[in-house]
Amino acid sequence: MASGTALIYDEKMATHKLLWSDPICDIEVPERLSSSYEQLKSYHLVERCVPVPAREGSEEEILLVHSLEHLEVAKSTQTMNEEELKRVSENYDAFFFHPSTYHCARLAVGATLQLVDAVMSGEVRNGMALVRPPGHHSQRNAANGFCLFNNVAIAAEYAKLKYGLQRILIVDWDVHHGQGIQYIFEEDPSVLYFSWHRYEHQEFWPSLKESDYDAVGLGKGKGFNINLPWNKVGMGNSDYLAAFFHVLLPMAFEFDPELVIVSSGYDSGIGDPEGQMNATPEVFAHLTHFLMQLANGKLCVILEGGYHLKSLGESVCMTVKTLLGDPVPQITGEMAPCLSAVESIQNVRAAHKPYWKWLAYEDTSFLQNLSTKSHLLKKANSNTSTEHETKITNNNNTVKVERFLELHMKNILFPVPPIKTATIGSEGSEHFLSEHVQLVKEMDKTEIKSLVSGFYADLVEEDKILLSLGSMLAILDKILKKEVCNGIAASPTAALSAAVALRHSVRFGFQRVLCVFVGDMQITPNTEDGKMLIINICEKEQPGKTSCKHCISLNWKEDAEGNDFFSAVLGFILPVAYSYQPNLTVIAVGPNRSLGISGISLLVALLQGLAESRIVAVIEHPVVLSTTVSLCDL
Ligand SMILES: NCCCNCCCCCS
Ligand SMILES: [Zn+2]
Repeated sequence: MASGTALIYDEKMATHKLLWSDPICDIEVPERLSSSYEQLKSYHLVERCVPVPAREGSEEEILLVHSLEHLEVAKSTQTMNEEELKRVSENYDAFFFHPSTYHCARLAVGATLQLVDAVMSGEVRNGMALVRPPGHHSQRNAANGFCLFNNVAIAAEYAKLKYGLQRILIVDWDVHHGQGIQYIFEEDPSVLYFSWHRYEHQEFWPSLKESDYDAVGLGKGKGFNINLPWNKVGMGNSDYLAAFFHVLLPMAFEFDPELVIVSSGYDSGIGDPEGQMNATPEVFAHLTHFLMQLANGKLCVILEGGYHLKSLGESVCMTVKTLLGDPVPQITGEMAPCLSAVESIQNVRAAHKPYWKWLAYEDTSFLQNLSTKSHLLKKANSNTSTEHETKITNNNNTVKVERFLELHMKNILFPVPPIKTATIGSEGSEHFLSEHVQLVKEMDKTEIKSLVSGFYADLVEEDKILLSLGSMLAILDKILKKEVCNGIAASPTAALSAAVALRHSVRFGFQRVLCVFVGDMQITPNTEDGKMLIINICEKEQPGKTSCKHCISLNWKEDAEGNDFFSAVLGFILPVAYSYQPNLTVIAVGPNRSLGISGISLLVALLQGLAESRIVAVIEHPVVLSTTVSLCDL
């Protein structure tokens, strides 16, 4: 798998700007680009990326999506005076031309395509392009919503043409519906388009009926257009994670894309005047981390919206940090999605049931739209608040959010978590392991005996077991002391090693330790104090084993496709694990495991979103190396 993260930025894209007063467009300012880039520099992230130059998209590339007429109109604006520019701009909904707009828009297209080439050629694994004007609202024959050329749509058509791709996933986490992208691909089954957006029952711009959850695509494209409408503002981290666990990720894993492109708008983040949502910047690290598990990590992140400069900058940095493989910051706070979000999630799943295997058993009771009913009642006797008021509240809100983010991000970013993996290397294993891996020397027997004597001493009769416990504990200690991020140890008895690891971590002072055990777990440590949560994925019901509050067993038999595994992990294990908010995760693979190596590697990768990626993996021999690779793939 390729390595390295591309960053594409060209300050010339900051020349496009509004020349007259227009309260609708005045938020799309050049500083969006420059302050994001400055923020990346301040976190020393620019120097860790592979710089890839922007270029002008060619007319031919633009014509992959747009009409010749649209191209000609855009080209003609270069020589216009302000009066003419204003007049042409008025032909569109929420768009403004500047003499440099056409050039900037071609740079935005070219930067996007440069990123696609860098990823598809293997020069880098993934990357981000900081571009403006954005693209996802623009249509074949029209500019719209600050967008002139549809950068992401052109990138998808370009990738299909140049690399013969047949399955491209576009994830649009911008807070507005990228109707432009929907129109371009709604009959195309080779492009899966997912968008969530502020909708408020069609009250919020662009106020389209076709932005609702029942717009599933047309003709051959049915099932390949996914709209998740947010019918209330204030959606937060838990709502966004729930949308990924229960809608996007199961579909994405079933679709199995060859390339993932993100229409990465950050107006869905806290403080943004357009979105009015509450999700904090670190949520974008989790969303990015999840998408990195698809398409062999081939991920192109393209900037769309984002109008609160501080929130935008922090979210861009969270995205790039994760693309670089850094540990994912812990998400804190409420983990249950709100009712309105659950309704929307349930409705889009019901609408897509006919088109997806993973939804085959879905009970399609369209939730009585409780929020809709109350909304319609409210509308009956509502007094509309003037646009002007909201503008004023926005301004002092901006300052408040800036202060909140200063504090919030400081707790998240410091101390800098290590990004190394520890393992006990058998001779020569260092050749297999990436430069991130640290070999740990074994612990001596007396020390092990003293550590283990407290419990399970009777179980440890052979030296072999004692030694394996020693190596696991040596690795675990480094993780507990936060000298390394994660580690992996082989063990002849995974259940015993896991039990010792759990007990040792709790005794070390960790308050919440998650254990995901794959296979028959002969020993179940008592979790009565809630300091441990055990999820056991086992093939058959264990005789006499009762599920207690903190010990859940998931009976599992990997079937042919194995994609049910994804919806079990994504729809059950991850939501439970995220709501537990562990400080450490123990992953153990025991005898007659019911998962293949790819399933285990995916599980390890997805669980890296927890506990700042602190994981200790205890594996019974044969799968050790492949799991090591996925661990130190950070
Ligand atoms: N009342 C009209 C509001 C128009 N708002 C356009 C927002 C475009 C966002 C692009 S990400
Ligand atoms: Zn937007």
